[in-house]
Amino acid sequence: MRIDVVTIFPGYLAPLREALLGRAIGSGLLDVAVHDLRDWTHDVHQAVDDSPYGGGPGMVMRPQVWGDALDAVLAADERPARLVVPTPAGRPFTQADAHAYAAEERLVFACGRYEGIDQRVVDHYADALPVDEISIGDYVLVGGEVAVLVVVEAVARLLPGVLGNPRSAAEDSFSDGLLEGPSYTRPEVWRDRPVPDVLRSGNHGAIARWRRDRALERTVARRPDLLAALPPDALDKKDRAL
Ligand SMILES: COC(=O)c1ccnc(N)c1
Repeated sequence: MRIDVVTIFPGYLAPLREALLGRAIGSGLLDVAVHDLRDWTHDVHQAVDDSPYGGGPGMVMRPQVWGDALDAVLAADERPARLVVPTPAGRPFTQADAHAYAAEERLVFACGRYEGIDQRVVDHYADALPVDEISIGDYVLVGGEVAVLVVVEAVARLLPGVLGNPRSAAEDSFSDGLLEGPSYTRPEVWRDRPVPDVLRSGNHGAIARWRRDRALERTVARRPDLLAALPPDALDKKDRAL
């Protein structure tokens, strides 16, 4: 998979080259190219924004600069790409999106700042390729770069060969529509708090049931919306008895 990121702060994307993602890049599972949007400005001030039509606070990123940048970046590789624009006004990014993106040959991220990117940029490219405006949560950031780090990590960890144990991705939160339950490791007792006996019983059926019950309890308590979204046959009789 190739990932391109266009931003006015390339340094913000440096963490992509650390740890797990750095190893994925080093092993050729992932190509990452970060581009400075200002490379496509032509004025002495390298202006990337301008005041909004209709008035209002803040500045809007100029369509000409984004058009020149995205034309150049998209043309740099023949693989079909999906353009992803992180924005607080976007559709919520979910684990299902992470799986869908992990199947893409190429993702191009446009990092907006200020009050966002002139809407005509998204409208223009949506005529030529898939464009997603996505949000990573109900809050506003200063720029889209941090959201790109979140999305790239959520996607890259799903690529075959990136995670040491592929079962980790198969069994993590949201994989079965529920939040993951609590986890424990040694010591057996820590500050007078023991590990639940069932987890040391060796009874794999009882352990699986216990884990499912704890996941259901946590989901009911913290994310009842996820339960409501489950398909009708997702919960068995034992689940409902909880
Ligand atoms: C500038 O981008 C944002 O503020 C942003 C992007 C994606 N998700 C959010 N919740 C905010």
